[in-house]
Amino acid sequence: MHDLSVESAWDECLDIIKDNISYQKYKSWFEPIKPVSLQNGTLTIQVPSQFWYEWLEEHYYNMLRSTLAKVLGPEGKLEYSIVMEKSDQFENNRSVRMPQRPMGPVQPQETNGYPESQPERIENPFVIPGIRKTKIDSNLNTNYVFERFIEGDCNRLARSAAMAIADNPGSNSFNPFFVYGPTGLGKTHLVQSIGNKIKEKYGDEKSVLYISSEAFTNEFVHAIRNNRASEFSMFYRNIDVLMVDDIQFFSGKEKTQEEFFHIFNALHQDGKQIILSSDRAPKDVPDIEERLISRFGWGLSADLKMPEYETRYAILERKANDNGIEIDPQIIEFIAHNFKSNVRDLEGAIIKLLAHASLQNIDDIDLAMAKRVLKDMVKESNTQISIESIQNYVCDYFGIDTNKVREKTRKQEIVEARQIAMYLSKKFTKSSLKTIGLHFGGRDHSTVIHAISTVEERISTSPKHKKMVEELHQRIEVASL
Ligand SMILES: Nc1ncnc2c1ncn2[C@@H]1O[C@H](COP(=O)(O)OP(=O)(O)OP(=O)(O)O)[C@@H](O)[C@H]1O
Repeated sequence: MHDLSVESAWDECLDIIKDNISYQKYKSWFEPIKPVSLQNGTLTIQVPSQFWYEWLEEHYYNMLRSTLAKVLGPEGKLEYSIVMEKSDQFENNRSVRMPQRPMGPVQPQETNGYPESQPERIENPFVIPGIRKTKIDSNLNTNYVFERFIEGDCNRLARSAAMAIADNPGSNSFNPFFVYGPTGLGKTHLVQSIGNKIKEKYGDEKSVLYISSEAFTNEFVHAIRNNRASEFSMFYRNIDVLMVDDIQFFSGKEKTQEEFFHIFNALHQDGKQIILSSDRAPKDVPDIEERLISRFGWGLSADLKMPEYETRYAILERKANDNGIEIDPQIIEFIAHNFKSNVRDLEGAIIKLLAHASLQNIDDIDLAMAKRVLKDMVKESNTQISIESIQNYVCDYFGIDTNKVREKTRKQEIVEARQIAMYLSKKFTKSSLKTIGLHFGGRDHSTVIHAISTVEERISTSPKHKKMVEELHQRIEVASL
């Protein structure tokens, strides 16, 4: 072995490594490593996390071993020093020195310097603490199980596919499984039921993660800010069952989409299960890259519809039962007949009734009381109008094609129609500014705020505008009665 400084030894190693792996992998995994020391044939390198160390050992052990042998000779050894740089998500700034694993000839049955006792545990840098391959917090609500998800015509396909996936995650033709439908119809419940079932069946054998697309985006932004994009990516690539809820929030977020695209490919290629949900069918999610949309369609897409009367009745019975109460069938009929917009509202009706009864110390809820208490909710529930119909009314009024308000065009008449439709969407629906923006070609909430204040200002300064908006208001109001 010739006399080498630590830097030149590591540089020589890097030259060999570079020739053996892709540039991207080299940049992600080897460039950030710092050489620390070279003593008695042992090269110590500094890596930023335990996960990093494990990744190198798992994926590059053989390559590192032969590289070390070439640069340092057959007795050359590699030692890792894990130094985690401080970031606001870490509780402490800790430095852990890994027990060494010799890089010389390895006897397969020996542990060869692997730690006898576990190294000190290091917090995962991302939101979910405790990631170590299969041991992650899955983020699941244990109430969302198949047993509590009532079956009906409205959800039969989606529910059966979900159950098949839970039985055999990854090894089925429903990969990805894409479940979609309007708000409050049970997407999250169904998706999480798959996760809970897999946990029940496989325990820690399979790592399962449920995350909303918003949380995914936030984590990704945080990871980039802290130079941890590679770790972020590796974290997700290590998951066996990945569930991403409300994927429509990826609209317009190009970098997040790109990252998700790579994670998707890696997981899919490895036969890992991917489950996605959205408020609309894959092809209708706006501002999502074509290559992602086409991947969303690789497996099975199934929609959830509003449950028909009998299913609504069964859901109400079940919810009352879960709450440990008995409700007069007449009241259940009344609610099932009158709440037709989504399951969340059905639940809301039961909760309101119970709260009322308990506040007034009433043991027996009768139909008259139920009608009285739920009067406002019934009206609201039945008069809900969708953003799409508002867009139709407004565009009809202006004589323009409805698609135009969802496109990017900045033509004056389209901009005006779009702003009024946004304003009326806020007035007539319970949708958040974010959701409204999404329906208008994936615009963000500040655009919606701007639209609303522009319309308000015009109403107060121009009688012509005031009349126009009032007319539209009236048309929509009449239509929703
Ligand atoms: N078929 C069903 N059986 C029993 N409960 C249901 C059913 N469908 C929906 N629910 C209940 O309705 C509520 C709303 O469902 P969930 O949150 O899953 O809707 P979602 O489609 O994900 O809504 P969003 O798009 O707003 O996130 C939950 O409490 C869920 O348990």
